[in-house]
Amino acid sequence: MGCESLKLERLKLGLGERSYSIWIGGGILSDLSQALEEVKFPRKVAVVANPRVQALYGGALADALCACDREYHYITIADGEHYKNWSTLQTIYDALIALDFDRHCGLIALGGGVTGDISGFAAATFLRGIPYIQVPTTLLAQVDSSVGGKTAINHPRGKNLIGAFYQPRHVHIDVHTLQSLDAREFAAGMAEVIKYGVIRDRSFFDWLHNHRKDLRKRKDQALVEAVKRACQIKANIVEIDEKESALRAILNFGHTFGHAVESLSEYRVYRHGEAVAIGMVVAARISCQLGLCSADDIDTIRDLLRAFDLPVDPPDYPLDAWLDAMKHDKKVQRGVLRLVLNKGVGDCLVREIADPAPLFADALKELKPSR
Ligand SMILES: NC(=O)c1ccc[n+]([C@@H]2O[C@H](COP(=O)([O-])OP(=O)(O)OC[C@H]3O[C@@H](n4cnc5c(N)ncnc54)[C@H](O)[C@@H]3O)[C@@H](O)[C@H]2O)c1
Ligand SMILES: O=C(O)C(=O)C[C@@H](O)[C@H](O)[C@H](O)COP(=O)(O)O
Ligand SMILES: [Zn+2]
Repeated sequence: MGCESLKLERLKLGLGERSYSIWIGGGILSDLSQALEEVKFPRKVAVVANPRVQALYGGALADALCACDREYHYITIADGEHYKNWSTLQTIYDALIALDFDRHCGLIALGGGVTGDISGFAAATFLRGIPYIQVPTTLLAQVDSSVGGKTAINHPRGKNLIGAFYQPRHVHIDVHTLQSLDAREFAAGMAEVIKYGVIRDRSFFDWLHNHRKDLRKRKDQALVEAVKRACQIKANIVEIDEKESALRAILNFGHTFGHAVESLSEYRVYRHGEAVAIGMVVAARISCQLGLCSADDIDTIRDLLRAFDLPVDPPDYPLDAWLDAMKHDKKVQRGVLRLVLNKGVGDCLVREIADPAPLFADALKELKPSR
C-alpha cells in the first residue's frame, strides 16, 4: 500500500444546471474549501456518517469545514446494508428538524454507498430538496455510487425500491481513504470497476488485468487511474441518459441476479459488490447461452473477478425464489424481465427475456460449484 503524491484529477459530469465536478486525488479530504466555494455550498452543514467512518475521517472533514468557516453537525447512522431503510432515513430527518435545517443548509455524505444512497435520498426529499455533496470513502462508492444521482433505500422485498434521481453538487474522492478499507470491501468495489470494462471498454478490462497486482497492493497511482476511468465511463453514460430511459440500464449489468442475491439473503450475507460479481457471471453464462459471448469470455470475466478474491458461485436457492426476487427489478417492463447481457468482453446490450425460467435453470445448473 502506498501514499505517493498525486496530481488532482478533475472530471465534469455535464447535465446543464445540474452539472458538477468529480475531484480525485490523494489527501484531498482536508482540502474541501475550494470545492465548497466553487459550488456556493451552504454555510450550515450536516455530515452523515456511520461510527466507523466518523472515527476514521470525521476529524479531518471537521477541520476542513472549520477552515472554510462552515457551521457543521454530525448525524450518526448505523453501519450496514440492512440499515439502508426507513428507520435510518427517519433518524436523518429527525436530526435535520432538530437542527432547524432550512433550504439554505446542506448535507455531506461521508462514507460508503450505503451512507451515500440514504443521505442522497434524505437530501432529495427533505423540504423537497436540499443541496448535498458526496465524499465517498469506499472503492465502490468512489467508482460508482457517489456519481450519477441514484439515491435510495431498500425494501425487504427488493433493493433500492424507494428512491429518487437527485444529483450531488460535487463529488470529492480521496483515494487515501481506501488504505483503511478491509480486504473484503476493497474487493467488492473492484467488482463494479470490472463491470465497466465488461460492458463498455475492453481496453480498460485489459488494463485492470495487467495492473491487478498494483491494484491489490492499493498503489495510489493505479487506484487513481482505475477510479478516474470508471468515473469517466459512468459520467459519459449518465450525461446521455440521466434517468435510465435507455442506455443507463447497462450500468445494471450483473444486478438483476445480484440484487436477488442480496434481498434473498436479507442484505446480511453478501456485500453489494460481491452479489454483483456473482450476478455478472450468471449474466455472462446467459449471454453465452444466447450466443452473445463465448465460454472463453465467461472464463476471462470470472478469472479477473477471482483475481480480486471475489465470489463467483451463486448461492443455493430454489429457482422459484430467484425468479420471484427478480420480478422486482426496476428494468422489468409490463411484467417482462430485461437483462443486460455482455457481447464478448467490452460491449453489451439489453434484451427482453420473455421466458427466463429455462435460461436461469440452465445457467444455475452449469454454474454449480461442484462442476
Ligand atoms: N447509487 C448508485 O448508483 C449505487 C451504485 C453502486 C452501489 N450502490 C449502493 O452502495 C451500497 C454499497 O456500498 P459500499 O460497498 O460502499 O458499502 P457500505 O457503505 O456498507 O461500506 C462498506 C463498509 O466499509 C466501511 N467503510 C467505509 N469507508 C471506509 C474506509 N475508508 N475505511 C474503512 N472502512 C470503511 C463502512 O463502515 C462499511 O462497514 C449498496 O447499498 C448499493 O446498493 C449505489
Ligand atoms: O448508476 C446506475 O445506474 C447503476 O445501475 C449502478 C449500480 O451499480 C447501482 O448498484 C445502482 O444502485 C443499481 O440501481 P437500481 O436502479 O437497479 O437500484
Ligand atoms: Zn451496483
